[in-house]
Amino acid sequence: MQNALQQYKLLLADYLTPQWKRVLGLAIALLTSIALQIINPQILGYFIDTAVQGGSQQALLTATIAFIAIALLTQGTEIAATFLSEIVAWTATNALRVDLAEHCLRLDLSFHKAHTPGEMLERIDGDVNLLSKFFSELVIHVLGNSLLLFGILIVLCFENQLAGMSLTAFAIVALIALLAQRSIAIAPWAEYRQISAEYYGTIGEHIAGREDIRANGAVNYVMFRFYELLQRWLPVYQKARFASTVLWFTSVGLFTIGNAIALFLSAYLWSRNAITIGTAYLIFHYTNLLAKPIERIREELEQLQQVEASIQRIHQLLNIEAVLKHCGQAVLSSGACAISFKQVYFRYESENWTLHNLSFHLPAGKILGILGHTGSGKSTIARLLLRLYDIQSGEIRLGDCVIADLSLSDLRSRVGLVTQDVQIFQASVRDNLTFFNDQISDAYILETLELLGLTPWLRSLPDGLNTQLGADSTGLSAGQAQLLALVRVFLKNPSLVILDEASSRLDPQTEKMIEGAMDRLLEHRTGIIIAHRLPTLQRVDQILMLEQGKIVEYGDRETLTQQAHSRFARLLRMSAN
Ligand SMILES: Nc1ncnc2c1ncn2[C@@H]1O[C@H](COP(=O)(O)OP(=O)(O)OP(=O)(O)O)[C@@H](O)[C@H]1O
Repeated sequence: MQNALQQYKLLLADYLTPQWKRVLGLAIALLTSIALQIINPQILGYFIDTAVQGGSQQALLTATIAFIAIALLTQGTEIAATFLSEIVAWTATNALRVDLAEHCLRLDLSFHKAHTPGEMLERIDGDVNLLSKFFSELVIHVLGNSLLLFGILIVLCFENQLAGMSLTAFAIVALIALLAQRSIAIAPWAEYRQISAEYYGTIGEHIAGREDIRANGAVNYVMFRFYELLQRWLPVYQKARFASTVLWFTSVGLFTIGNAIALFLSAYLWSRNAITIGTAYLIFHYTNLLAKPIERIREELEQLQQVEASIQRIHQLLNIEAVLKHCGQAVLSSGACAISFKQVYFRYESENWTLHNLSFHLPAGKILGILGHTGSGKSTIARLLLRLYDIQSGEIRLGDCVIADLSLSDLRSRVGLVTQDVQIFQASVRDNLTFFNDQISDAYILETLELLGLTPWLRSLPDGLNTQLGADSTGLSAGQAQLLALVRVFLKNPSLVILDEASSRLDPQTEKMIEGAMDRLLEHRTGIIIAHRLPTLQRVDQILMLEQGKIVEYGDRETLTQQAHSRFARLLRMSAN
């Protein structure tokens, strides 16, 4: 509880302090509406007593007008409170969404591998949605309704001490009973939200893989998994709802008892001439009015159970730290840079080394070709150079700097990578190519597109560079997407270019056509070309062959080609045959 309160306080302080003026306005509107709700029954009580005692019509008319005016004012303040609470909630939850999204984007690739995009969506948006009420109303309503409760009990004490004391005792028992049950639904609601996250994760995964699923006849398997998930979901929802319903039953039972006490007391006091009929009405009315704050406090506490589960999950997420530290400050010197690997060992979360004692040196401005069977660790080298993962031992240097000492943003702005899987975003052609960098001129983009033979493609688009591309590469062939990825690297103007099967989706004719462009791209830059096709490696200076993460051959391409017994020469002969 202490911990939960601490978490509430931190969240409220972080996200409500910047909009404290609105929160103050909201508090004033809510408190005014509460005060008006306590005052208005007094007018009714006065009206009844005046009518019973045969009071003047003028007095009755004034009471009626005052009653209507206060009722209208109450409505007005409630509208103002709702309006302000929506703005407060949206502003706070949007800020929290931004913080969570930024935090998740900074987390390591290993974290994202373990969590599907759908699950992340649900965790960022679903959990935060639940918090909107927490930010806008919960705290103010719990406080406001507690004040309303307190105010009603004081007024009741003024009307009649016996009635006031009895109903105060009743309200205390009711609140204790409701508070005692507060936490019973937290665990089921947390479990419910976890399954909900898995549900969205599964849907996202299956929509993304729809082509493979259909092509491989895996629809039944997918539906089976989906069905299994739904089967787990319903009982958890029922458990959570049942736990919340227990609270509802308790409050309904308590109000019935409260009304019985009020009726009994009013009848008893009136029969003994201790109170007027107007006061009897007031006692009954205020007891009914007591139900409102107690009921609201119950509802809010019920919501708090769901919110508490969400807050816990949000804190868990925010407490996950990236293993990869962003602390390096060193900056690479401009121009092409040398690469050196010294006794590098690396593994993902498995027992076995993915890269085993790797050492090589590529001078600045030279090009290295990496060959090896599927899964031998070629792409892993590229990921290490971009510091998507950190090595377990050894040293990787770019230029004079160990890459762990470089600022991550500087490192990543200086390395250009093209892979087989090109991500196209739902944005214009221009933004897809420049990544929203408006320093890059249209003229330079057009020149680069021309270099890669993409001008006819651009002309075929309805709005040229402004044409919106669909997410998931819709409307582009895999080869076209790969050419666009090459354009991106050109525009980025990096010091090191890594082409990881970058032309694997291109037909031989297109690959030949862009050869000149490739030469331009690699000019005055250091390059790494990872390829299965030997012709792609014609322009490289060095060859490195990998087998199960170990270097089995490394040397100058010319020299290896001359050595008849080298693996590379054998490969060349095999491909020539
Ligand atoms: N994110 C990851 N988490 C765990 N293991 C991984 C991850 N990425 C790759 N691996 C494993 O590391 C090994 C090397 O993978 P890598 O992608 O570097 O191979 P590759 O030589 O580039 O293969 P390909 O020619 O198919 O692209 C493989 O056994 C692969 O299963």
